[in-house]
Amino acid sequence: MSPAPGSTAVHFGAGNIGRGFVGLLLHEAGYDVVFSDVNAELIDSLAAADSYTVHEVGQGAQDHEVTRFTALNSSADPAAVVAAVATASIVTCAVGPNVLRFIAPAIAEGLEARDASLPKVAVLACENAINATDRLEEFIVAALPGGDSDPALAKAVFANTAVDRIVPAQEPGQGLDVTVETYFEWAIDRTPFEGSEPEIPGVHWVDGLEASIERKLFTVNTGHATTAYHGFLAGAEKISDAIALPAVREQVEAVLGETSAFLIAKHELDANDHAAYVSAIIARFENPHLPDTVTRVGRQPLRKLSRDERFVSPGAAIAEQGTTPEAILDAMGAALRFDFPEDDQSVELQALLGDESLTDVDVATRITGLEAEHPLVAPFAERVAAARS
Ligand SMILES: NC(=O)c1ccc[n+]([C@@H]2O[C@H](COP(=O)([O-])OP(=O)(O)OC[C@H]3O[C@@H](n4cnc5c(N)ncnc54)[C@H](O)[C@@H]3O)[C@@H](O)[C@H]2O)c1
Ligand SMILES: O=P(O)(O)OC[C@@H](O)[C@@H](O)[C@H](O)[C@H](O)CO
Repeated sequence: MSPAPGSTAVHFGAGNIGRGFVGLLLHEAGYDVVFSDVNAELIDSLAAADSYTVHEVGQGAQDHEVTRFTALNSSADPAAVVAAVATASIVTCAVGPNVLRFIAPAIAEGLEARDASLPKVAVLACENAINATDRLEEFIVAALPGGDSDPALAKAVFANTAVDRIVPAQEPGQGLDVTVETYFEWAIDRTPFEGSEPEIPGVHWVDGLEASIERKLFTVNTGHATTAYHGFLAGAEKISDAIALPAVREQVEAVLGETSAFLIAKHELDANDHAAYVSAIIARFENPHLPDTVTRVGRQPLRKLSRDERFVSPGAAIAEQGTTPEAILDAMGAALRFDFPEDDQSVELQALLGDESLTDVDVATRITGLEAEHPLVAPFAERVAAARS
């Protein structure tokens, strides 16, 4: 169903993917977008603006103007955010997986305040994480007085999604405008909607999200992070410079060889189609017009090295099948050497590596969340030892 005039979409996180992708597609779908963010300067700029431009770069690039948006500071005016959720048709977020817990209370309150006669609001978390909407829903349930039997939950449809568009950190001085690649993919699980999914042109509706999100996270993001960490060690600043280094490209191809075999077997993918998908992704990393950096893509290394993430999730599964995923382990070893003081998790990681009271296996299990006996731990502990020496 296309939205009635004046229908709103509340989007938490007016950052790169928020303005450059989710906000843009919701605007083009006909929604009035309400951006909610904790960054006062950003919200003030959005509130003062009538429009901003999404500039695509690369082959077939076009500019897109986004209008009819409003902006709310969720720290300064939480009541306004609750009121916006109470009447919205769609609630989306792109705040980072670790921030879901902080936006959940406002959504819970908005659902409580929502008139039960209104159509259900679609809640879609657009984060790089497996089942991000399920995680958000768990935090919303925890914030509702009635927990998982609270009647407010019946006023929403929660659906997992996978978003793919490279949106680099923006150059200073370009205001609200966002530079993005031309490519995008937004997959949403249609099953929870039972036939009443909203019309959002550009969205790819799928039956169950597991294959889509694993294919995306363990190809785009595993490959991207491998490029970033090996590229950082080689002294590259831009992702396009990193992937141009033959030694880095070789590592990326080896890692994607490991994840490809895993994904093809697990999700019964067509091997030729998947090989074409991998090639297209490497070509996206090569885009020289995209000012993307190894430090943005490598950000938050502890999140990226955690249990359900882009390295350990496929790596652990491969190890459980009896094969040691050497290239994934080497990329994880490179991640350990991502020593970038501006990144809080890099600082935390370096402190963990420097803690002499911990054995290599202790460090390996703390980082990955795996048990010491897991077959991925011993080879990862060897990389920990190398990074500490
Ligand atoms: N940039 C990309 O290429 C890309 C692509 C696909 C998915 N993603 C995912 O999208 C999410 C956001 O990434 P990004 O690159 O846009 O990051 P970003 O830092 O540009 O944007 C995040 C925004 O969230 C805001 N925020 C933080 N805490 C908040 C809170 N409590 N309430 C409301 N807003 C809050 C920040 O102020 C910031 O504006 C991440 O999960 C990322 O993995 C990013
Ligand atoms: O956003 P992160 O930190 O999970 O990962 C960094 C990049 O790999 C990511 O933002 C990609 O640009 C994006 O996932 C492409 O769709």
